[in-house]
Order: sequence, then C-alpha cells, then structure tokens
Amino acid sequence: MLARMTPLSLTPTFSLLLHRHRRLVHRSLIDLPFSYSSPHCFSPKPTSVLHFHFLYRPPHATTTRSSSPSFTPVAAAGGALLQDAGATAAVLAGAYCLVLAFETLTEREVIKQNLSRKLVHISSGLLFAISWPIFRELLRGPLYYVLILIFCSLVFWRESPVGVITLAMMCAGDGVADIMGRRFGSVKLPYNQQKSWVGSISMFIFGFLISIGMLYYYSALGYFQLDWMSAIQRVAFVALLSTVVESLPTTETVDDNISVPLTSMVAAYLSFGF
Ligand SMILES: C/C(=C\COP(=O)(O)O)CCC[C@H](C)CCC[C@H](C)CCCC(C)C
Ligand SMILES: Nc1ccn([C@@H]2O[C@H](COP(=O)(O)OP(=O)(O)O)[C@@H](O)[C@H]2O)c(=O)n1
Repeated sequence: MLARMTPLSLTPTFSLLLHRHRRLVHRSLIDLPFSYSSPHCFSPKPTSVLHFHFLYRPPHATTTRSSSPSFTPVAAAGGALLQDAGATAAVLAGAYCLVLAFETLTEREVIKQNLSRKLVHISSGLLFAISWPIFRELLRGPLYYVLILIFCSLVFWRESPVGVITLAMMCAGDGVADIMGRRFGSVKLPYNQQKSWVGSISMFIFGFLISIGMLYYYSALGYFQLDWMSAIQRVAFVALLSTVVESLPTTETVDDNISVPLTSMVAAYLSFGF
C-alpha cells in the first residue's frame, strides 16, 4: 500500500521543528501526553512522514474511475503519491526555513525571544493552513482519534474515570473489534452485514477489560478511589452501550472514532460522574 500524506501526518514533524525553536525561547510547554518534548514523539527525521502509510485506509475496490481503460490503480497511486510527497516536501521545507529563520534572528539578537515566539505563533499556523489545498484529502479517522485524545486530556485529566474509560473503549475496544472481526467474523450481525458477532463481542470484552485495567492503574497511582463491585458493573454498562453503537451501520459522516468515544463518554459520565 502506498503512502498518502495529509496535513495531519505533518503535524508531529512540524511539532518537532517547532521544538527546536521553543527550546531557544525557554517557555513551558502544554502538559499533553504527546507534547513536543515527549521522548515518545514521532520520528525525528522529517522524511519519516513517508512511513505513516498505515494511516491511509485503502478505498473500496469498486470505484467508478477504475472502469476507465486508461486508469490503473498503480498509476493512480503513483500520481497520488507524487502529489502528496511534493506537498509534504514543500510544507516541511517551508516549516524548516521558518523555524530556522526565527531561531537565527533570535540567536543574533535581531529580535527578542518573546517577539520571535509570537511571530512563530502567527506564521506557523498560517503556513499549515495555507498548505491544505495542496493535499488531496484529510484523513478523518486519525484526525478524530487525535481530537478525542486531546479532548479527554483537557477535560478528564487523570482524576476522572471518564477519560480513561472513553479512551479504552475507542482504542482497545474498537481496535480489537476490527482485528478479530476481520479475522474470525464470518457470522454477521442481523442488522449490519459489515460487522460480525465476533467483532462486537471482542469489542465488549476488550473494551471492558482494558477499561478495568486502566481504572486499576489510575487508582493504584492514587488518582481516584473506586468501589470495585459497583465500578465493574458501571464499566460493563459503558462497554455494552459503546459496543451497540459501534455495531450500528455507519455513514460517511458518522465515524466510529467519534460515535464510540462520545457514547462511552456520556455513559461513563452518567455512571461515574465527573
Ligand atoms: C489510525 C488511527 C486512527 C483511525 O483508525 P480507524 O478507525 O480509522 O481505522 C490512529 C492514529 C494515530 C495518530 C496519528 C497518532 C497518535 C499519536 C499519539 C497521540 C502519541 C502517543 C504517545 C505515547 C506517549 C506513546
Ligand atoms: N463489530 C465489528 C467491527 C468491525 N468488524 C470488522 O472490521 C472491519 C472494519 O470495521 P469498521 O468499519 O468499524 O472500521 P473502522 O471504521 O473502525 O476503521 C469490518 O469491515 C469488519 O470486517 C467486525 O467484524 N465487527
């Protein structure tokens, strides 16, 4: 499968470039789990965005274009790769020049650190926004996934069971449903021929178990205390509701990475409170 780059796939690399600049201006960073300074952040080489091809979900085999005699999937993928690779290279080069320019100006004391930081504040986001038209497509699934991670970090940071349960359901539950369903899901759900009993049962079991594991981890660290008998029942309720929502037929506009975590969030909030 060939790579497709989107503005989203550039974000981590761009962040790394900004990190160079931010080290210089000595300002504290937002305490997100995927902060600029995280050792677990993305690859340090700008070219490594080419390795993010796992983010691309291949289109369904039946497309109208494929009926054209001059169209071959390999040629289409090659053209697409060239366009996105060119766009990626252009944005990375622009980002690198931008950060380097402000770093140099600050080092040479042409402008002050605070002004430099604000100029990067203004120009980096605008450069990113200006680049959107040169890409072909926004990968919505990964984008929603990252937005939910950010939302849970901001709203349910560590001391609420809601955030960790939501993420356990979206990441482990929904993810394992796909793997198990594709592998063993020959018996489909009566109301959705795209999904299977094995997928949905796996989602329930893994979503439930990983949620319990996460709750145990956070309670062992002292972030919250739980009455385990009641917590297990509540998590089972959240897992069941999320599994049912995940199993429903979806449309282009309703993505599992939104519907599942929103359901889990509301159910967990109603069960556990904030
Ligand atoms: C492919 C992804 C979601 C979409 O799935 P699908 O339902 O459409 O099949 C996952 C996208 C992952 C994302 C690009 C990267 C997330 C990075 C993460 C926040 C970093 C965690 C750092 C940690 C400390 C290791
Ligand atoms: N409950 C489920 C969920 C997914 N699956 C399998 O996983 C595949 C992808 O599921 P999906 O459409 O939810 O994929 P994403 O939108 O999560 O990427 C389906 O086509 C099924 O083969 C399943 O069998 N049962």
